[in-house]
Amino acid sequence: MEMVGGSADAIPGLLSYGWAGLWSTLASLLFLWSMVQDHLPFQLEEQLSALARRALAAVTPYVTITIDEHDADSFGRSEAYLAAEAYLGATFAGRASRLRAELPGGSDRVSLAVDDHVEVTDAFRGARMRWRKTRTLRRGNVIAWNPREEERRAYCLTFHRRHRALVEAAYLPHVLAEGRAATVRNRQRRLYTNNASGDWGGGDDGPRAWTHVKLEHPSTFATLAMDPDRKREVVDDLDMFRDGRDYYASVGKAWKRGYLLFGPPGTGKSTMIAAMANYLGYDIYDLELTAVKSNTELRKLFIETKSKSIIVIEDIDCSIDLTGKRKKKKKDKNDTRKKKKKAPWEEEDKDEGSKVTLSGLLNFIDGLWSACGGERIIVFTTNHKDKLDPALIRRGRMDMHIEMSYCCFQGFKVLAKNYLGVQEHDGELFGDIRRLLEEVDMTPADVAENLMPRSKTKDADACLRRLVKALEEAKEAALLAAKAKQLDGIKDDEGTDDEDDSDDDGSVTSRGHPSDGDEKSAKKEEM
Ligand SMILES: Nc1ncnc2c1ncn2[C@@H]1O[C@H](COP(=O)(O)OP(=O)(O)OP(=O)(O)O)[C@@H](O)[C@H]1O
Ligand SMILES: [Mg+2]
Repeated sequence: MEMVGGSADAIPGLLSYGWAGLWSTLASLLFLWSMVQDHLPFQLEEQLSALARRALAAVTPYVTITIDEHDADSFGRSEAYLAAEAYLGATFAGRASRLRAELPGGSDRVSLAVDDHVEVTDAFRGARMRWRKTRTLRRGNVIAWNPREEERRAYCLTFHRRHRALVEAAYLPHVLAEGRAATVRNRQRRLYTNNASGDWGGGDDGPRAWTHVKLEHPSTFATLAMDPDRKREVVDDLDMFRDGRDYYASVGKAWKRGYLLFGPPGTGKSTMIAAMANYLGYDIYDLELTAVKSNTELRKLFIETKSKSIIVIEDIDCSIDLTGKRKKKKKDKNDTRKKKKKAPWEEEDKDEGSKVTLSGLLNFIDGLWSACGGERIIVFTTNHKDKLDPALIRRGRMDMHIEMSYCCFQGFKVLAKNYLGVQEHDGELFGDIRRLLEEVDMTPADVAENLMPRSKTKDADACLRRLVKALEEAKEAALLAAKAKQLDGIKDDEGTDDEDDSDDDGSVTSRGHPSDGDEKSAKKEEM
């Protein structure tokens, strides 16, 4: 009001009267409109605005598509909305006049989005696309649990109607794909673990079967100690998988791949999973099978995983009774008498504990549901490959079997470079280490521990000498163990054959794969 009065003094009377009249008319109209809005029934107002939109559509050649923040039938935010937001953020971060910065939960990176009510224009194959983010208060008797739900937020895309086919067939898919890619680039990767089924209560985004933390494991293929050729094979396989969307579709296969990592403790199975996730930029879902009560729960967990993820079941042989049915039958026979004596409530208790079965797990890996969403990797780890049911690890389920074995010289070189920054030519001790690693089995975890400097003044030679000493001690211990076994064998006639075999395998000259021998003989027995 003051501003209007002050300007009236400075300009001629008639004009000042005209401006003042205009302002007061406008003010009255606005006041009247707000009165009408307050007293007009909500439904009537909706009808009036629909009528106005139709009238406008009849005279304007432009079409508007609205992408709402929430889908009608889902708890979470609409995927199309999130993709549009990411697309516009990525495309206009350097161009829009007003941007909004957000720090998504648990992320270190600020994400930029075009601010509310700012209009930006995109060009696509010669067509102009205008985008605007709108934010309106919901009217009517809506009671929202979440205060944010009282607002309706949406992205409006406006274009000339002659571009309708182009928008539907090409532009919207382009926005969706680019938006998803930007989301993946910007997101903080996550490490999920499944909640116990009792804790699946609804959160803001619906039921929560998984909890997550930031995925911050620093392991990469460059720091992973293993045979370089095997490493190359794994990396090539991952590349093929990541870029294989069309290939998988063309051969009619669900876009997923299974890896079985097996080997003794401390050989880098978990480290390899982290390296895979970092290489591909995927999330990890660490599935604790023992917390899953039934096959149905297992399926629900699977459905709630997102694509571009690695689902991991560690120590699979310990997580599930893989020979369930056979064992159960035998047990049932033995327990018949005991069962009869049991009270009914005890029986019920027993039945209630219906756990995940082998068939449930097989369905999880390659049943019909396993195809939903696509682009998922499933990894099992085990210390005892021979204990696993062949059905579980056949090709198609676990497509690639990767042995993580004792440290070889090539692996040692990677560790020496990582931990001490030394290359082969830098140290004379390398020759001794090469010879000893060929003679004795030591896990990369133990090699790494011996190489780890014990003070800030990195004395590489001291660390290498410590490793040589540890290897020599291990060699001596292995020799003693072999001798002790030989003596036992002489004493015990029955076990002679077996022990002779194990003497061969366990001798210090069998580098790398003592379990190989066991596994191979087990396989032969099976055949
Ligand atoms: N191949 C390797 N390359 C680099 N570091 C390794 C390797 N193997 C083991 N390590 C080191 O040893 C530690 C233990 O390794 P990791 O947990 O990956 O072994 P694992 O095979 O998963 O063992 P487990 O069977 O007991 O789960 C890692 O934190 C890592 O520092
Ligand atoms: Mg592990």
